[in-house]
Amino acid sequence: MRVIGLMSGTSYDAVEAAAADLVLAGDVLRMRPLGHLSAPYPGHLRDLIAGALPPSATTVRAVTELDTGVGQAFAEVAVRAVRELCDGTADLVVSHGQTLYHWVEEGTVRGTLQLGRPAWIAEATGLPVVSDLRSADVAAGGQGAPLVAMTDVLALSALPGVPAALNLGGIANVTVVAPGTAPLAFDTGPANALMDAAVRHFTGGACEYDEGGRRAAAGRVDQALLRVLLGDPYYRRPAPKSTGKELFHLPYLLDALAAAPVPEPDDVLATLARLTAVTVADACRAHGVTRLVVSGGGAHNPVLMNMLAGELPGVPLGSSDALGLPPDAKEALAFALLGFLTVNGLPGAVPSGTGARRAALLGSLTPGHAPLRLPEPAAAPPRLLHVTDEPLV
Ligand SMILES: Nc1ncnc2c1ncn2[C@@H]1O[C@H](COP(=O)(O)OP(=O)(O)OP(=O)(O)O)[C@@H](O)[C@H]1O
Ligand SMILES: CC(=O)N[C@H]1[C@@H]2OC[C@@H](O2)[C@@H](O)[C@@H]1O[C@H](C)C(=O)O
Repeated sequence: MRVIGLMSGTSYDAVEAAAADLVLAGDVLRMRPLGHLSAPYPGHLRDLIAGALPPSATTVRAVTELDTGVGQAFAEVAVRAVRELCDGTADLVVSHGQTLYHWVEEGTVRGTLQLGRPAWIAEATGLPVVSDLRSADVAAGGQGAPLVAMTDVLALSALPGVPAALNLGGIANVTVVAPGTAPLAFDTGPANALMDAAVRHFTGGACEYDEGGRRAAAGRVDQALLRVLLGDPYYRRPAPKSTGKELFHLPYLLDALAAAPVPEPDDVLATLARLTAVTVADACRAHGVTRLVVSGGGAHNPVLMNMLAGELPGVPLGSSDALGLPPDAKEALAFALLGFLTVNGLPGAVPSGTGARRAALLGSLTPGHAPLRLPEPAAAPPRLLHVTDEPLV
């Protein structure tokens, strides 16, 4: 089955698309990635998202505009993906949409909202669309995140020791696969969210992020600010847990700076990079991680990666490329995989990661132009992911 995964993460900079052929052969899920592409959100849509995200107040009209605007932006990228990655033919689109709000109260997720109405994608491509992938896990008592855990578990299971996958997006998440124990997956805290907020703030919106970690490299870690930031109870909460930009936003950083003033912006960036490195490393140490497979935009920040390596001596850090999953396409591929599982009647959630009562079948299905025809449900779930360059038979 040829599947296109669509994703825009908490950094809401661009829509990422990745295509793959997927075949289930016994307990091995074979994936042949066909490529990926990224299309920046149009400026007005980005502004609309920024204006609707917490702690801003928004209106139902703005939410409706976003649902349409994001749906249309995803639809445009899906059409390109069919043409540019799939030689004009695909079977299914899987859309994560754009998270607008992840409603967490005292560690329990009560709801999670991803916008981008799938009808726009189905209309533009003619293909069926799996969307709203988080709600079923939330309804089953889970966090609804991180959902990349399924891909991580299938990809890491064959590795020795205690491998973990780390994604450094706006928020950082890890999936830990220890032999003889159920896998764990949780958000460790901010990856780039606070650094991006700081850069935007200090440059009056002229820069979006600390390119190459240059500002953090030029600064010095401020121990008082680091202590204030590390005092957040989120880091001490046991898994399962998830978070988002509802917590880690600019006013949150400004509150911390009011408690521990730091005059030099580059020192703030150095401190925030250290915060990410320390909280990720603490999470890895707590679970005995012996190898880290890294993806997400933060993998392009050498200062952050060096700090992380410094916090985890003896733990090799490598790119998810080593598993055949390009670091900038991994999340989109992971959602393609989840949609494939859904249409084959298989659960996509990893309940030991999300904390759900049971492994739910994920997503809602929107038909394409033709009547919906689903494959016969698969007999058993996969246990391993095999990524290959070779055409699948
Ligand atoms: N060259 C670079 N130098 C430094 N940082 C970078 C670089 N490239 C990307 N980043 C960081 O990565 C971020 C984007 O990462 P990514 O696209 O993985 O996040 P996301 O998918 O939106 O978030 P999430 O995984 O939390 O949903 C940017 O906002 C920036 O902070
Ligand atoms: C609610 C939501 O969108 N959560 C995202 C967010 O971005 C990173 C982290 O927080 C992760 O838990 C999740 O996304 C990834 C793709 C996931 O579900 O695995």
